[in-house]
Amino acid sequence: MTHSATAVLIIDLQPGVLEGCFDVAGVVARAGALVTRARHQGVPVVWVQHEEAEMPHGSAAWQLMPGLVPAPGEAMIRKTCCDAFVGTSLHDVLDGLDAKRLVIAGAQSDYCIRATVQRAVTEGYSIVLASDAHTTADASFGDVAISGEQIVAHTNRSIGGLACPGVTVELATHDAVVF
Ligand SMILES: O=C1N[C@@H]2C=C[C@H]1C2
Repeated sequence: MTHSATAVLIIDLQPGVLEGCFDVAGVVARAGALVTRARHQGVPVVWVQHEEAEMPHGSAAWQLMPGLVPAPGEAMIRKTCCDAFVGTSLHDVLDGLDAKRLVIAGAQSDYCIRATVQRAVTEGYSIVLASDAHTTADASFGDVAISGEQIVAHTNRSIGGLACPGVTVELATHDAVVF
């Protein structure tokens, strides 16, 4: 396993998470292209999979989306809540990779992506969010309807505000990420 200041974190690109999400095929394809670029540059990739009663470990809903195939040696993280650090070995895995900067893609923008970005920043990691490789589903609150596309855009617009001294939160499209 290469040691790198940067690691790619692919979060919850699973059928059970992506159902009803915006532009699933495009997001999965772009996340896959990001993984390929990372591998070509020797940047480690870490896969995060969510599991819960509705999508138990090993179920079809739990599997990674077709086309996303972890390479031998790439870390697989199993989680049960939005923040990918809670109850997982993610911190230790990233320490083992000497990763201080995380390139993040996956789902859902308003849950696990936002929660994991927030926690990573708190833990001192700099972040690059792949602006065209995360997604979520339409939502509503009261009589206010919000499309998944709008939530993705809002996440991209607001995520930079989560930065704090010593860490940065950047946006880049999957093909423009600098590792
Ligand atoms: O973003 C998310 N991924 C899992 C399903 C919904 C939350 C937890």
